[in-house]
Amino acid sequence: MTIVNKILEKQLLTLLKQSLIVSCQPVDHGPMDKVEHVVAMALAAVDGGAKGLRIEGVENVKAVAKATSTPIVGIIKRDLIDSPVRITPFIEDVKALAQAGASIIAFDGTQRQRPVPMLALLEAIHNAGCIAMADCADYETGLMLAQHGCTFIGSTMSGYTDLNPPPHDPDYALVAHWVSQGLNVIAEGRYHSPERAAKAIKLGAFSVTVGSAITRVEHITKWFATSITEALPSMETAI
Ligand SMILES: CC(=O)N[C@H](C=O)[C@@H](O)[C@H](O)[C@H](O)COP(=O)(O)O
Repeated sequence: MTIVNKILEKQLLTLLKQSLIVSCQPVDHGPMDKVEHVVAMALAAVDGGAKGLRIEGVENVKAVAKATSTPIVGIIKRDLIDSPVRITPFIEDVKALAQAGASIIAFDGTQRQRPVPMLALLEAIHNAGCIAMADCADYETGLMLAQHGCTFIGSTMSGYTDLNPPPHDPDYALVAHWVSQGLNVIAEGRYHSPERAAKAIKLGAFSVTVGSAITRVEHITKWFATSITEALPSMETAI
């Protein structure tokens, strides 16, 4: 890391400590999947108290960076034919996100077949003058990446690296394990309620990223609709 990276890291560590990051990622190809909606969600999230924004795609990052100075965790998601890795798989993605205005760049931090090694992405993020976040799924890889200078370690991918449906709860144990080793942990993945987010902070997480529960209208609506449907048979029994 250069002195420039170090200064930025210090600023971000101050700004984001024990705070909420809102991921503004609409459902792919859904009615909200438009740059103007992403910008509106981002500004609304900032009004509500978000201290950071997680934004997918170069055009979205550019537009959000123009609209607010709130730090952006930038990612690019790709569906590759020969790799299950989706989040910021290429060095070109890192460069494009940095140019678009992301100050933090997140990349897939899992031990799966991938086009570019994790440490090469980490180096590229620092070379682009940004700070890195690894979206991890397991303890050892997160620890290794932190030891190689990755500033933020996220639990983002826990529960999403095999074909099983993800568990109901967030991976609190993974967050606590990394915290016990002094890592800057971003709790992410299934923090669907204020109580869950608060629990992560109480466990020592550096910050919490919330996505679906704030910015995916389709998901939130489905939770309510399903809950109502599931309540119906028991209501009939009650009558
Ligand atoms: C696994 C994966 O690809 N996660 C993605 C990472 O950017 C997003 O789809 C999630 O919405 C984000 O991590 C926030 O999580 P949640 O939506 O559960 O609050």
